Amino acid sequence: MRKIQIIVNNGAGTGQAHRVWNETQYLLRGYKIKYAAYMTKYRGHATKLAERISSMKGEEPVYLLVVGGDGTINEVLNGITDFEKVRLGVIPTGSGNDFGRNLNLPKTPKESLKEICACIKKDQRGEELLRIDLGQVSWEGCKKARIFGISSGLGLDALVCKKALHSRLKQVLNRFHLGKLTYLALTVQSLFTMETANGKVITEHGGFILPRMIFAAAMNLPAEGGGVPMAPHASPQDGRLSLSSAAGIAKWQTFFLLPFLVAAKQERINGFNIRDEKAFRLILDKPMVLHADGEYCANVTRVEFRCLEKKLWLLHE
Ligand SMILES: Nc1ncnc2c1ncn2[C@@H]1O[C@H](COP(=O)(O)OP(=O)(O)OP(=O)(O)O)[C@@H](O)[C@H]1O
Repeated sequence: MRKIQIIVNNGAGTGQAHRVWNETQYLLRGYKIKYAAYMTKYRGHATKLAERISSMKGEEPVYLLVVGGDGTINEVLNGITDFEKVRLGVIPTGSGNDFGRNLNLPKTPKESLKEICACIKKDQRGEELLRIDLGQVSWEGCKKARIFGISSGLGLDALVCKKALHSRLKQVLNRFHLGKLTYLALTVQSLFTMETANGKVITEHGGFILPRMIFAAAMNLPAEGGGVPMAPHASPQDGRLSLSSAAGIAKWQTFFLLPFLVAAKQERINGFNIRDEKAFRLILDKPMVLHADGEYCANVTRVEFRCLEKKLWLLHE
């Protein structure tokens, strides 16, 4: 068996990453597991590392672990060159950790490693591992489609992610483990300042219109933004994405309706809509911000979201 390959973002989360990584190394040594670790040095580095790791020669599986947050996982997914060969394990250290939360992954390094090791043994015995769907988003002028594990969205949620990336408030609140408050403050501020757009959605089963669209998020997993259940019934094993949208509602009304979204009761509300399809094409009359797993992509008017069925082998149950 090859050494386990580990990509670590020591800067992820609320200052916990370093501690989690130290504990993980201690456990790995204790279990006498052979590994090679790579620390990310800059934004985008995890993609390059994953490219190199997944292109290793030979037929043997590559056991790749990520110690980091959702942004680092997204970078890794976008670097994997051979999804058939790679089996991915995650030890979450981010502030949002939606990937781990949605998939019910263990929360401590000890529990994570126990599960990961059990899955490696299973794989070595030739037993089938858990395999999940991923999403893929492309837009006008993009050089390469971007893969996402959790979600990719247009409008309000994307704007909030973009602002949070450079937010001083997030850095300050993170120190007090209150990073989520940043998202709340930015959501309220962005809702009232953002411009809506008129959208047209095209799917293989027909199209629909999203007038004065506030957001449209293609969900592979149910929740994003630190646990907001945008599509409570989304499943990464059904070969479909769930497009969760809010449109045709006044902004002030949306403000009062957001608690329904947080409580996963949005389907009762006129203007909130969830639809499951293999793929969605969206055409907007004005550019809107687009994100993939919380990472800013571009300002766009034409987008295509597609489900990549059973794309990723996981070292989790
Ligand atoms: N060494 C580094 N220097 C600067 N940025 C980095 C470095 N390593 C990774 N990054 C970037 O930091 C961003 C945040 O990392 P990550 O997602 O792991 O943590 P997080 O934001 O705390 O977690 P979450 O997304 O779960 O809230 C990612 O977009 C990644 O590209």
